[in-house]
Parts: sequence; C-alpha cells; structure tokens
Amino acid sequence: MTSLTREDCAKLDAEDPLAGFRAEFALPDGVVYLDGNSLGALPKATPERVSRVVEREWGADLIASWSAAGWWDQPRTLGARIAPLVGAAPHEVVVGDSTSANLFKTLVAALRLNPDRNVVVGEAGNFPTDLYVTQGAAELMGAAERRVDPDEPALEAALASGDVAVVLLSHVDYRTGTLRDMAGLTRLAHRHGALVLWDLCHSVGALPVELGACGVDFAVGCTYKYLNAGPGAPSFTFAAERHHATARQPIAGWHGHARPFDFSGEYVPAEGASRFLSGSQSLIAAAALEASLDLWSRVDLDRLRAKSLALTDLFATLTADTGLMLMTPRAAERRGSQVSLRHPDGPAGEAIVRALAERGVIGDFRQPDVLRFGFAPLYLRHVDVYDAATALVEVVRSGGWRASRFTAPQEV
Ligand SMILES: Cc1ncc(COP(=O)(O)O)c(C=O)c1O
Ligand SMILES: Nc1c(O)cccc1C(=O)C[C@H](N)C(=O)O
Repeated sequence: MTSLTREDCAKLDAEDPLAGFRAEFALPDGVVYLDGNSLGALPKATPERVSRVVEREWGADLIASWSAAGWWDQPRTLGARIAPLVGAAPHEVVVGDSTSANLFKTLVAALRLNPDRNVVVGEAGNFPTDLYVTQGAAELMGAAERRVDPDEPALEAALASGDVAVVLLSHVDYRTGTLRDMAGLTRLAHRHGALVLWDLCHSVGALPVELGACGVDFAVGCTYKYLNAGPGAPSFTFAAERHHATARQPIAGWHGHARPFDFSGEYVPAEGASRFLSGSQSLIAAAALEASLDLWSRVDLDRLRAKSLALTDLFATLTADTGLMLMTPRAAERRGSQVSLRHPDGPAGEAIVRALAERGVIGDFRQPDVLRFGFAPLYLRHVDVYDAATALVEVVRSGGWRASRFTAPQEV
C-alpha cells in the first residue's frame, strides 16, 4: 500500500462495511486503543447482560437458574457459538476454565492418545504459559519436552525422530504477530504420527480460523482479547470429533461426566467435547462472553480479515521511516492482526510505548525490545491508525520519549 493521507483514511472509513460495530463498544474519548490483543474493549451491551444474570437469574431465581436460565449447558451453548469463528462443529467446542488449564488438559489428553511416544514438541519463543504448562504436563506424564523454531524445517527435524506424541504451536506469535500455516504444519505433524494442539489466543476474532478443514486435533483459545469478553473471561477448548470417544483429560470432574446427576462414584466421560469440562464455571463471566458473542454472530470474518490486513499494512507503511525494525511479516498470509516493531535499545522502546500512551495511543511493550500494536478491526478506524502512526513517528523523531524513560516500568 502506498502511503495514504488522513483524508484518504476517512474515505476508507466511510466505505467500511464493519464501521457500524465501533458504536457498539465503550471506548474512552481521545484514546486510540491498540492493545485489544491483550485485553479487548468492552461491548456496550455487556454491563446490562451481566447485571441481568446477577440480579434476575441469581438474585431472584436462585438455584432454578441452573436449568431455567440454561446455566448448566452454558459451556456447550457458548462453545457452539464460538464454533463458527474457528471452523468447528458445534459439539467440538466447550467453554470453561483458563487457557492455561485447558492447554494442560488437552496436552495430557494428546499424550494419552499417543501412548507409544513420549515427546512434546513446543515453540522456543511461545507465550510463557504455554512453555510452563508443557513442562508441567511432560514432567507429570514422564515425557520429554523439545523446543524448536516453528518453521517447517526445524519442526520436521524434530518430528523425524519418530517419538513425538504431540506438537503445541501458537497460530499467531504473540511477540512478532507471525501467522503460522495451520494446514501445512498440521499435515506435517500428522505425517510423522504426532497430534497437534494449536493455541488460538492471538488468532480467534482476528481472522478466520479453519480447525476442521486443517484437520487439527485440539485447540485452545482465550475470549478476553479479540473476542471482548472481559478480563479473565473463560477460555474455550476444541477437540476434533474423531477423538471424542477416546480422549481422556486429567481433571475429570463432574461437569464432564456423562450423567452428573447420578452422583455415581465412577467417572464416565460425557460425549462430545463436554468431557473436557471439569467443575462449575463462573456464570457471571459467561454472561459477558454471551453478550460479546451476540455481537460476533453478526461479523463477516472475511471482511474482518480484509480490514485487519488493511489496518496493519497502513500502520507498517506509515511507520516505515522511524528506524524501528518491523518484526511482523509484510506478506498478508503470514501476518496476524498486529504490528510489532523492534528497538535495538529495549528500555528506549519501552519509553516510546509509554510516551505514546501519554498521547492517548495505547500499545504495549514485550521484553526484551518489542513495541507491540494490536488492531481490532471491529472498533478501529483507518483514521485511528493514521493518528497512531503519526504520533509514533513524532515521538521517535522528536526524541519526546526520553522524558518517559525513567518512569516506573509498565507491567502489562
Ligand atoms: C498465546 C497465549 N497463550 C495463553 C495466554 C494466557 O493464558 P491464560 O488465559 O491462562 O492467562 C496468553 C495471554 O495471556 C497468550 O498470549
Ligand atoms: N492475560 C493477561 C493477564 O491476565 C494480565 C495481563 C496481560 C494478559 C495478556 O493477555 C497478555 C497477552 N497474552 C500477551 O500476548 O501479552
């Protein structure tokens, strides 16, 4: 894309088929929010939905709400509503617990499904929780852990040993924004007899995901980033139908039991992805997810992807002369919905992010040297991207960030 003027951006916004969604979010005045890849913005409909659950379903109807308000089935109901966003069948997705907990459950289930093999392959630079959970699950299962770069040659070399039970990969790299070839890498792992677990935290709600078409075995994703379900919102688990009869997860609890109200002493796993449930979920948190999924059910994912690519391309183009190194691939098929820029002097990069925040442009900094900007296509306009890029160029050129260098470090 050649550089656009602010007027060009305003024209693009006027023609944007997703433009109407912005009004459905509560966004503070004077802020360009480029951190929706960490915590998504609040849909305006959410507070009313949450208070309905609190005041009416809980406050007035009490215990009856487990059946009358659909509380018991909420993990399946919400899973079925997430399914179209990730290319899954409704009974292949359940909602509940955290991403970390679900990574653990699915990793152990995958190891148990491949009992003649005892290695878990992960990505060297994956998000820390993925690495820690892998360590924990491997240790518990008596398996070994190997970390590689998630490119095809490195992965193929690791798989060639023939002892890999499961590979855990992130669909979009949280640091660089690189989008992985889900179909190709899944095929590669399967060719070598390994199962594949994908972390969708940075792709669900950012682009169309095709778990079924790619032949994926398991996937886990969070709902508080691009899906806007609020801080600590429940995660979701995808289990391919072909594994439903045999998958056994390690936190077998009564919500994953086939007949929980038999109160039997023997565990019999439920059908479908429900066997990945454990215990009771927060129905108040589920209400916030329900409200955001109402909004998401009206989103055309191809349009979302087209706008995301246009926004990230625009930002990368407008900031190309800052001297910051672009870490995110320019090729559309390798790019998620973020732009990451590297500053050779990490603390300087952190100070630039802080100086931008003082000007109302919220991005984040990831150690050791990454300036990270996420683009949520539902509430960002082209003019926002233009303004944010202009602010970044000014901050870098004027050296205005130096004043922010010695303030307290940003924690999130
Ligand atoms: C790739 C990835 N996996 C997992 C998580 C988080 O896991 P949890 O929701 O359990 O905190 C994050 C972000 O926090 C993430 O970026
Ligand atoms: N989940 C988070 C949290 O509980 C506190 C602070 C930040 C987060 C994040 O989501 C970080 C995010 N996954 C990242 O990519 O950096």
